[in-house]
Amino acid sequence: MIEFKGVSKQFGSTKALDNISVNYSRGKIIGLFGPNGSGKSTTLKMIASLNKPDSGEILIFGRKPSKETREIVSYLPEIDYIYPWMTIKEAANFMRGFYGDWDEGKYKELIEFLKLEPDMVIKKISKGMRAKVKLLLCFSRNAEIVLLDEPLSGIDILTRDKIIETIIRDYRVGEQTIIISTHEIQEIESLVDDAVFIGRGQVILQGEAEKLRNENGLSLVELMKEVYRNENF
Ligand SMILES: Nc1ncnc2c1ncn2[C@@H]1O[C@H](COP(=O)(O)OP(=O)(O)OP(=O)(O)O)[C@@H](O)[C@H]1O
Repeated sequence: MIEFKGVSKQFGSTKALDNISVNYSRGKIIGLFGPNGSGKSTTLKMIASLNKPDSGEILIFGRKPSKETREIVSYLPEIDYIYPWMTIKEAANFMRGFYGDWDEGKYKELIEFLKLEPDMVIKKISKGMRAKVKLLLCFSRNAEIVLLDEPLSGIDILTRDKIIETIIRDYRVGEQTIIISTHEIQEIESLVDDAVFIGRGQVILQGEAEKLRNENGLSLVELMKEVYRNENF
């Protein structure tokens, strides 16, 4: 389990996370939903140990975020972080050197599946292809925790399908914990076991996706609209 206990984070006068307490279950795919600026990226960066809380505690399978927990976390950031002048092969070499859980077999299989070429120069390929490169590098590791920050943002529908297919294909049920932050609930609704809705740095609603749907008689997309309308977002 990934636990947030009374976690707060402030940037200037903005409360990105406001005394948030929430658990993300181990071995599940969890959708982290919320409008712009609700604290989704801040949450993922904290689990990736790239950001520290001002107060409160985070425990990742019982351990505080650190260099050690970073080794079991594969993080796909919202922004393009890969050095643009690198080829895909060079970016992969870079990652291989960093992470002991790099899986060369998986990398080779995925690069073919995603129809990417090792010699492609990252700055010369399209945004959709760069999204695929980020996914390739993220899923070429056998990480216990996978954090995907807006993996579908700005991506065309066919590429989106391919990305969703990749997530489903490579997910190790029960062994891997995947947290997907997105506005595009509709597209990932069928993927997620649990949903966490946040707003203004606080949890608005959370639970098992199936239970939330049955209890409310609504899809997660409809539920999100309802929840945020009532909360005046
Ligand atoms: N490094 C930073 N410096 C200043 N403000 C920040 C920083 N990081 C986040 N914030 C602010 O904290 C709030 C939460 O940001 P965060 O990126 O976590 O939201 P988000 O839910 O991921 O938003 P989006 O869906 O737009 O990506 C926002 O108001 C944002 O402007």
